[in-house]
Amino acid sequence: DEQGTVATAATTEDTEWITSISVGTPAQTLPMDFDTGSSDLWVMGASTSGTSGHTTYNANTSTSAEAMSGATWTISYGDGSSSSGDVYTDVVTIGNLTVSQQAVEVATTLSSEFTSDTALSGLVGLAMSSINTVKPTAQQTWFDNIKSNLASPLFTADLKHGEQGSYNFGYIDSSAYTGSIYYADLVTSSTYAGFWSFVSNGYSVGSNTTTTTGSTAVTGIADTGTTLLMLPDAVVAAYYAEVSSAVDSEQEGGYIFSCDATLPDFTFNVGEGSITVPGEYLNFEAISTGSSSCYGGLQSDSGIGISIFGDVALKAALVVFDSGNSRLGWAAK
Ligand SMILES: COc1ccc(CN)cc1O
Repeated sequence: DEQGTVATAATTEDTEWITSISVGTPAQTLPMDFDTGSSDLWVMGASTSGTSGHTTYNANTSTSAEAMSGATWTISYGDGSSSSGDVYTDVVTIGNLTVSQQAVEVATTLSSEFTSDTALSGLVGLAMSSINTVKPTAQQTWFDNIKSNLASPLFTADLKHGEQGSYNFGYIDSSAYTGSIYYADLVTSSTYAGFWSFVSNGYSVGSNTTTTTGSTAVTGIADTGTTLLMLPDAVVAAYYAEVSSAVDSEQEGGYIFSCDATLPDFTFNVGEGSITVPGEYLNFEAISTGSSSCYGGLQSDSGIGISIFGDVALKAALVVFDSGNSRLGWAAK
């Protein structure tokens, strides 16, 4: 009945959260982006081009690494980034919890978003193993491999603005949240199968409450690997209608506003309760250094196909990824 916890910390501007894992024997420590929106654990390889400045994984120096012959993988993400390569199995330890034969996908090709992001060595996919990209045989995520050893088949994400957060496996830290955990069942329809998906049937902008049921309800995914909160046009327009300086900028690819604007809170329903994202979390960053125009943390999901509750929303809550009960829990903190 194991339990584990591992620290996580944001890079500048809360763009992504980096968490250290150990791979191989002797252990190679790698800074990774835990991504509940995908299901491949991949790492930059020591001989991969474009990895200068990065910490990389070398299967050749790990006595426990074994090549998975004939296996390959290729993945592309919502932001247009991508990577691909071949597959090993090796020992992977996260927060003192060890999977002895974890599929470790080694990148041999990397898009520029990754070669330029020297903070990370790869991603740990924590969505459902059904969307793992390894061929000819899809591989299990680290969480699915460790799950049966855990006290409870769940993990939590506690991302924080401006301080260290944590991922816990196998237990819910009752001191990490206030009030109740509100649960919503995972959505199983084909578009959302494979993701930590839920339906939110209402939202508030500041103190103005809108109930969205039926076709106007928001179905989205909890995605630690996406920086922003990406919601339907109607919701986003209703939000920025309350920000007098806001414009939807073609040039900047989304809503911008005056950096000194006072932004309303954004509240979304989950099950019997709701989560409030403080207005200040919805000012993501200046559109360029020193600019007085700022880019919104809430943007439109048009073109993505699903709504995404990314880090801007997740860092306002303790989020419970409850595999055992096929549900997602959100609590204030
Ligand atoms: C370029 O960096 C990333 C690209 C894609 C993901 C997954 N949504 C995570 C990242 O950190």
